[in-house]
Amino acid sequence: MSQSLRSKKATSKSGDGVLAVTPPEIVKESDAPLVDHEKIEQAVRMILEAIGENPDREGLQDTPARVARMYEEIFSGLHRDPSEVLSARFHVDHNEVVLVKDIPFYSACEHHLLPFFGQAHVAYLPRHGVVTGLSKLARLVDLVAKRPQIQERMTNIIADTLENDLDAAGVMVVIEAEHLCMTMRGIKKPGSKTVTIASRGAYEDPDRQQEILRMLKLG
Ligand SMILES: Nc1nc2c(ncn2[C@@H]2O[C@H](COP(=O)(O)OP(=O)(O)OP(=O)(O)O)[C@@H](O)[C@H]2O)c(=O)[nH]1
Ligand SMILES: [Zn+2]
Repeated sequence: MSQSLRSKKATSKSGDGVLAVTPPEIVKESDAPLVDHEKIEQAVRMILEAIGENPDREGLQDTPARVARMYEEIFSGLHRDPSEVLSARFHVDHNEVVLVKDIPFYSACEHHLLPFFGQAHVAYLPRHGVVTGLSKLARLVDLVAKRPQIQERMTNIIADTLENDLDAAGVMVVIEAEHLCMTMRGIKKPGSKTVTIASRGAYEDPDRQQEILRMLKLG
């Protein structure tokens, strides 16, 4: 299965013979499904056998197919480019911070494939009064969350996308999450939370960081 996306540049000839170049579009490498359901089903069947279960018993017969559909849903962000969600731009002449806080998310830790979940807080400082839609910040969090990963990488990808694609003058992303691999198994510390921060541009300044942390009541 190929996860890669490539950029295709379309060209066409107009009436006067001038070659026009249309904007690049993201196309799939092939028409094969992005998630291989058959492979997941075989794997889940093998795991059930390996733990001593009978995958043919009534309650488990449909489980491999259910898990395949679930993986397609919860890992759907693997095959998408985060910058696609920042398409809405408005010029509002607002150059102060925009913060959307308490965005709930569910992701999966890449070490154990168990959920980690919590709240993301996304702040940015517009450049030249250009902002994006508020919902797009939550869409960005959702897209990036739907991948197997570690929390630090999730935090950094969200910050980098806002800095590079929105051309924000500053970005600060704070994520607070509970990792089930730390609470329901292993070290078993229910209630423990992991906080990660990624700051870019103007928010690399500690005073500005404090401003956001105060708004989040974390400072
Ligand atoms: N830095 C970081 N670590 C994570 C994240 N999610 C899970 N982990 C850690 O990944 C580590 C994997 O450690 P290993 O020793 O390879 O695996 P393990 O034997 O299952 O470890 P334990 O969880 O300590 O039982 C654990 O310490 C997890 O707590 C994350 O988002 N960021
Ligand atoms: Zn884990």
